[in-house]
Amino acid sequence: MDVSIKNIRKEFQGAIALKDVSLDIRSGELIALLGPSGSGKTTLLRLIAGLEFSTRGSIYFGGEDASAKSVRDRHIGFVFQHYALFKHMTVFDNIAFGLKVRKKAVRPDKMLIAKKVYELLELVQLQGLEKRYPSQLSGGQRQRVALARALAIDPTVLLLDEPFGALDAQVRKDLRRWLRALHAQTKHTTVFVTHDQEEALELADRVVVMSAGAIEQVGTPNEVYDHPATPFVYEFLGSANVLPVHVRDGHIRLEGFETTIATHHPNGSHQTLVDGRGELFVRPHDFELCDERHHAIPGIIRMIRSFSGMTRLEIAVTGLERLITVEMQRNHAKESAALAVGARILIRPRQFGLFPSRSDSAAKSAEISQIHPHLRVIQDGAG
Ligand SMILES: Nc1ncnc2c1ncn2[C@@H]1O[C@H](COP(=O)(O)OP(=O)(O)OP(=O)(O)O)[C@@H](O)[C@H]1O
Repeated sequence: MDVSIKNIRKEFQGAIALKDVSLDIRSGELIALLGPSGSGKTTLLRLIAGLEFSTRGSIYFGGEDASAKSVRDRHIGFVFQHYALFKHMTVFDNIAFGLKVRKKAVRPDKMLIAKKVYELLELVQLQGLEKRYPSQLSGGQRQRVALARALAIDPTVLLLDEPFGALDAQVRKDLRRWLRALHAQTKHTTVFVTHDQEEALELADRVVVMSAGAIEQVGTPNEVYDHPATPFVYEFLGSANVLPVHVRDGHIRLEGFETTIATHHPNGSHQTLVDGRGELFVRPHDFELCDERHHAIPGIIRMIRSFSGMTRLEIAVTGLERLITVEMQRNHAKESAALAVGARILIRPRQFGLFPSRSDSAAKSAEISQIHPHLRVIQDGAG
């Protein structure tokens, strides 16, 4: 079922938890709400569920305004981080619960309920454990029972709040893959909350990056990682070097250098850049070494480290307080004989994001980068 969130604002005793959030979730999609603590992820999930009601705005389920509907009427399946299974009930009874408590008129008979429970046990790969009690299961098994229980009612939407948050790293990874496969099979519209970037990028069809009660960007894992729309997304998803620059007449000039980096827009047209102070965001692996000074940034290698097939360089650049981090494939680095601590090298960003300087006025810049996400540019391949 499609879920459409329109201009939702949520205040708690005057404090704003969600500012003006709009989001369209397509039927069958697996969506991750990703953001730091307090960014509003759980509040948004609880609003979709009907556990919380918005101060302003509406929520539509399949085109129908569901804003005033109760949890039960929205027909939602839930799994929480510490999902309390009924301790005194067996796995079978826990999974059957949602069907058994239905009103008589719509309650399936005993045989049908048992059939459904056995199907679900197979789906979550817990066949043979139906007579156990929750205390006799591992944490990962308990979460799979919780998921089977949520799926038993054939929910319109499945909501997962940090479902694997309490489990150890390896179990988490296994369950992540398992959930991805399960979703491919059942195709329930699913929204899950996480503050784990890797989990969101690995699992979701689309990632909703949230910060301070607002959506920063919505996109596929590749879109949000490779083409962040805001400085926040650049820094929250992976690491980035931030270089202070001046933009003038369509050229980007690094402070303290005459070096300019010509730019053109990904669609081939020349980009009109706002003149003034800016910040250039470059991921460590988006730098390349080069031989020509033209359009290059000169620096001195301060540190070299190789691990897991990668070589990481820390490079000092005159005029920049912080070292620039550059990462490349180790065999690529080996080809370059000049790599040694103290050596002078030239680097060039292959891809970068450009945003108005936040230090001019943090609030104003944040506003500008939201309004003008098209300021992102790709370096001219001609160099
Ligand atoms: N019932 C409540 N009463 C008052 N303030 C609340 C309530 N629930 C949430 N908030 C506030 O709303 C903001 C968003 O909280 P929310 O739980 O949605 O964030 P989150 O992104 O899910 O964080 P976390 O990852 O820590 O769970 C926070 O500032 C929080 O303190």
